[in-house]
Amino acid sequence: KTYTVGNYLATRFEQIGLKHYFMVPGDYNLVLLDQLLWNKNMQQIGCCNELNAAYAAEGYARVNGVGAVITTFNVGAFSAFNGIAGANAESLPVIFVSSSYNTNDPSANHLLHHTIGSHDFAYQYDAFRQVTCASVRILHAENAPSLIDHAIVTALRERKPAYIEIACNLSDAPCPKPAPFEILLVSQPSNRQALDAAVETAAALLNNAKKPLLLAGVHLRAFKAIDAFRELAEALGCAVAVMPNAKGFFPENHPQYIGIYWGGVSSPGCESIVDWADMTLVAGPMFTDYTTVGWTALPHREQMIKADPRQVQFPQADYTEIALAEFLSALAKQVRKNDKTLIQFRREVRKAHEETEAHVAIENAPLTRVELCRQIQNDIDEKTTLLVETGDAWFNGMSMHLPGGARFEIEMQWGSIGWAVPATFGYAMGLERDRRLVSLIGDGSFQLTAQEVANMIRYGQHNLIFIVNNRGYVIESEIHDGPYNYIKNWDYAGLISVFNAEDGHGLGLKATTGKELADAIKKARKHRGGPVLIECQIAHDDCSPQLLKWGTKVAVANERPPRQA
Ligand SMILES: C/C(NCc1cnc(C)nc1N)=C(/S)[C@H](O)COP(=O)(O)OP(=O)(O)O
Repeated sequence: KTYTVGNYLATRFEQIGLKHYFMVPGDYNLVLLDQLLWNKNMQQIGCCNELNAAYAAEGYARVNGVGAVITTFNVGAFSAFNGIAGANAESLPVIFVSSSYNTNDPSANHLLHHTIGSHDFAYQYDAFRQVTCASVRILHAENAPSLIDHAIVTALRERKPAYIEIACNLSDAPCPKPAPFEILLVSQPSNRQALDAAVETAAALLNNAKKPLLLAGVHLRAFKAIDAFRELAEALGCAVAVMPNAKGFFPENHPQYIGIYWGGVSSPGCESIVDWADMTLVAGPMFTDYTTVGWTALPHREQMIKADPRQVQFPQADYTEIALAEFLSALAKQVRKNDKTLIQFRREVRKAHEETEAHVAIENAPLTRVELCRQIQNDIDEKTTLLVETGDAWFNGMSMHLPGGARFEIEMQWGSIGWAVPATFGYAMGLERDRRLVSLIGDGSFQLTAQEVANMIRYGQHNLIFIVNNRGYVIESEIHDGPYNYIKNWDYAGLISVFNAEDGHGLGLKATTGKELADAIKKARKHRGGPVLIECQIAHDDCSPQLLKWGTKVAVANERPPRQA
């Protein structure tokens, strides 16, 4: 059998570890979808729209390492754009494939449907070049192998999305058989001299420090440095804090763990220890207005070693061409034990998350945020991934304790509401059979992409989704309120019967009191074969104290007046 361009792509998809890929059909991509179905080792998953398909591929990449989404030209692609740019922000390799026009059309001076009606057919490619690490257009079948391989290999190396545009009349064009994929996977080792020099400098700084501390950053997972970071932590024996979007990248039941460092909304006792340290090695951070709480929580450069994916920054020097995992694990062999920061933490807080156990609410009292969080905390076990949407869910999830083995997913860098439902769908598609997914989503965010719950029913995913119905956009209200922060209320639990009248594998429950919530969680735990939505009704102004504190500081940062010329 001769290969086709579509078969080539399907073979590469399987070789990079895809068992599923997401799509919405369109006349430009139907033949390509057939060519992909040729590979029976992968499942083609339809989504309600291309934005959801892109978010699903992003969620899938979180659990599977890489994701893929196929759309039709323009109308599909531009809907997916937000999800692909988000994958870039989150450092997730999502392969985005858009079918495009027939190669005979430009020379025939044709105008085409699904375009803005001009003779320029490159503007989609130009747009996606801005948000991907590699973007290619396949306009001749003989170029397909090298272009497809370039896009995929670059995405895997850079941990960023890549763009592949395939002319619709080339999807089944003959194409050489793919070479073995392994020969393409060139890792990027460090420059040996730079690595040695950086390790020597870092070891001297840490060994001469009186109060060294480690801080985990968001890029640890993307650049496969979680184990190396733990190796360094256990060699140094110091206190270990994590930044909010790195929650779960260092075990929260580890004896050296001291909590989330997030400025004024850090875990109890954590901020003072991080501020007290005289040398902090921060691994893979992104210091932004949100993670530094409006620039109020940024370690000083003269007391910081900032280890990024490909470079290490010291108080007086920058070393480049250094792979993060190699640097951390080489450094682990050169540091001496110093647990002063951990001892000091223990003087204040014996163990991270030792916060006062929230008291059980009066059974029939109106449900509160504190009671909701208390019950979700009790529902999280070592097999659970807790996925939180942008909203007060960030703060509610952040303060929950992860038992050993539990995982946490957040989209803090991109922060696009509506991400969580399709990301839950995509994440669950790639999740190990014996694990469970619990999502915490506000009513406002839920309204953007709610329809993807229907596909959770279609594929029998037993996800548990807590919809926190506080009647509107409370994060926005706390940052700066106005009439625009209030929305039409839905019967969220009732959606399940709308989505699955015929098969009944979903379950929609409402909780307005602590008792109703406890009963709903019990039912959810027993439910099989489909998702469970629990609509938790709480008061509009019942938000976390962390949100109030954080929102005020972020609002101040937003409202800085233009610098006077
Ligand atoms: C509107 C917006 N952000 C602005 C925004 C608007 N559009 C997109 C795509 N992404 C965004 N972050 C946000 S955080 C809402 O408060 C979310 O409301 P909800 O889901 O109900 O959560 P909370 O009530 O806990 O805030």
